This record gives sequence, C-alpha cells and structure tokens, in this order.
Amino acid sequence: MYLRKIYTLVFLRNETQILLGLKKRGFGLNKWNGFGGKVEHNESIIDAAIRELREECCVDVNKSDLKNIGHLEFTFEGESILMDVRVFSASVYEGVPTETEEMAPKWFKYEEIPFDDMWPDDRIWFPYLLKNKLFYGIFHYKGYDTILNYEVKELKCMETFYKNKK
Ligand SMILES: Nc1[nH]c(=O)nc2c1ncn2[C@H]1C[C@H](O)[C@@H](COP(=O)(O)OP(=O)(O)OP(=O)(O)O)O1
Repeated sequence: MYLRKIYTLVFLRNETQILLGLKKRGFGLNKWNGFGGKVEHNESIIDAAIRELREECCVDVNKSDLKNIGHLEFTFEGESILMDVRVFSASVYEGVPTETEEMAPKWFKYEEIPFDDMWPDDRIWFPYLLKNKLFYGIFHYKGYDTILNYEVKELKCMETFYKNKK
C-alpha cells in the first residue's frame, strides 16, 4: 500500500504560449515545470493551487478561472509514497509572473517546450494538455530519470473520474 500525498501543478496559458518555471530548489531542481506543491492540512486542493502559484511566481488567480485538466500519479521503486498531482490550467490571472526564491518563470511558445529539461513523463502527457484534452497518467519511476512503466489516457470528465475513483 502506498501513502498518498496530494500536490498541485498549475499552468498559465495563452493562445500561443505556456508559462513554465525553472525550479531553483528542492524536488525537481533545475527542471522546467508548472507551479505547485504540497496541499497542506486543512487546505482545499484549489486553495493550495492558488497559494502555490502566488508563492512561486507572484500571480493571483480566481478559483473560477482555474480548470482541473488532469490527474497524475507517480510512484518510485522502493518508496512507499504515491505523489497524487492535480493539474490545473488558467488563462485569466492578475499580476506579472516574477522570479522568486523557488522558481524562475518564462513563457514558452507551444512549439518550443523544453522537454529535454523537464520531467521525463511530461513529454508523454503534454500532448493531451496541448490539445485541450483531459488526461490521467500513472508513472512508476526508478530513481528520477527512468520510467519503468506507465499508462496515460484521455478522460471525458474530471468530476466523473473522481467520483468513480472513490
Ligand atoms: N514527475 C513529475 N512531473 C511533473 O510534471 N511534475 C511533477 C512531477 N513530480 C512532481 N511534480 C510537481 C508537483 C508539484 O507541483 C511539484 C513538487 O512540489 P514541491 O516538492 O515543490 O512542493 P512544495 O513547494 O510544497 O515543497 P517545499 O519545497 O517543501 O515547499 O512538482
């Protein structure tokens, strides 16, 4: 049995670009990724997504402008933690993305996403995000560079997915 820990992962997007942040410390150091982190005790997932976005790149987003677009699960050979990552997208927000101690934000054109400097799983599930499809992915890693096995699929509706998951 795994110990499930819930994380958020938020992507700001416009018609031609996506905002990624270069992680400056901790888990995923030196990788480009969305903004997010652990959901704290007594905090809703959506509130954690808003808080992490503000803490990591100084941008504010309203609950109603955050869309849950995917669900990812990561396990690691020999470890009992399951990282349960809730993925969100927003195109309406307030503020200018600004570098913080944790992340250096940068806009990337959709054709220029730096997959070589991202988590290896990203190039597998990003195509769903880029086509505006909802997705589910589960990845089992050996260390942090090798994916031993995975499954990714399109979802029709996030609410139905979570209802059936319980
Ligand atoms: N394989 C993976 N692929 C991916 O695209 N994102 C991943 C990933 N594994 C983790 N993430 C994301 C989820 C979350 O947004 C972030 C990890 O969160 P952190 O460890 O930075 O959490 P916190 O910011 O709460 O940590 P602290 O440094 O303890 O404050 O990386």
